[in-house]
Amino acid sequence: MGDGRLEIDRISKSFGDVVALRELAFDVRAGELFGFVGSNGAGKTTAMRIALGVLAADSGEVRWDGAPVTLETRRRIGYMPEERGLYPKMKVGEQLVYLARLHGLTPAAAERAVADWTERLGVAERVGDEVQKLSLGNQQRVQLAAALVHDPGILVLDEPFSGLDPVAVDVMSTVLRDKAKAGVPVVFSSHQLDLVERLCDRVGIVRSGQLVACDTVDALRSTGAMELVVDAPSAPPGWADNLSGVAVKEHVGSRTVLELGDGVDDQAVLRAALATGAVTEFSRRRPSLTELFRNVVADGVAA
Ligand SMILES: Nc1ncnc2c1ncn2[C@@H]1O[C@H](COP(=O)(O)OP(=O)(O)OP(=O)(O)O)[C@@H](O)[C@H]1O
Repeated sequence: MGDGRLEIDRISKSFGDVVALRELAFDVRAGELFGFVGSNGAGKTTAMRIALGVLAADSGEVRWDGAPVTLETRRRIGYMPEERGLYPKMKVGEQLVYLARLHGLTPAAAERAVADWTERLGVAERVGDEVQKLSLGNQQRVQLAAALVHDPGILVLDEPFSGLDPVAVDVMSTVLRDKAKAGVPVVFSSHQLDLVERLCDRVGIVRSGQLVACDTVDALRSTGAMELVVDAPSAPPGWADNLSGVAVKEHVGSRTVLELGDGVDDQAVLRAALATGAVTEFSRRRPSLTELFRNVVADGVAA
């Protein structure tokens, strides 16, 4: 037995001339919520399909709990495909029971699981409706229920948050957090980086089929330059332009965001700001995940 980790071990995949993945490697630990981010076409869906076993890698291996993923272990994966996979004309409840039964649940256990999850995800009143009659957001909740009804040991979700309203985002976030807390490795892809930043224990950034950064959000942010946010309402435009070791990143209204070079004394910046009049905000911060992501992706474009 292993340690419950999902390991993506140097998987490569090409479609004809298109190299989708190049020795992509990362792991998702048991009990961890892992955010998988990258530009359009970076290789996220391909990697997730390979993790699930619906697509074969050209090389490399996917392991769970120390052993290669087999047909048997595949049944323990809860998967939410990007293209969604529900039958539009089938009723929500029937469909979920059917999927749970496919994963080996008894009829009674399947009914129970469907009742629980539809209740929890706020679609219990829709179980008698055809999937196609639901709004897209509610279809997505049903799709999540489909990934969960068989009590999976791993969760792999391709853009589960796209198109959800804020309440549904909260519901989805809570469910994923709870699953991770229960010891399940949970990996999901998303372009909503503020959400990823808030929710995930670790984040992997993929670019052109390779993992270019992988760590906790705090660790990733700490690699970025320190920033200062200064609100000095009486300061004239360009007040910070000639401060040594300081670059002006953004200036909106009376608020200026400065990037500090290594070893630059922020108190010197504060004195310069105070010399212009009152300072109503002065705070240090690290760049957000979105900014880091832009830098990483821009590096790739420049390379
Ligand atoms: N079945 C396929 N046949 C040919 N090329 C494919 C196929 N599936 C994916 N690709 C290519 O592989 C690359 C990676 O695609 P993939 O869908 O994995 O990216 P992604 O990161 O999920 O993108 P997005 O954020 O847009 O969903 C792209 O260049 C894509 O065009």
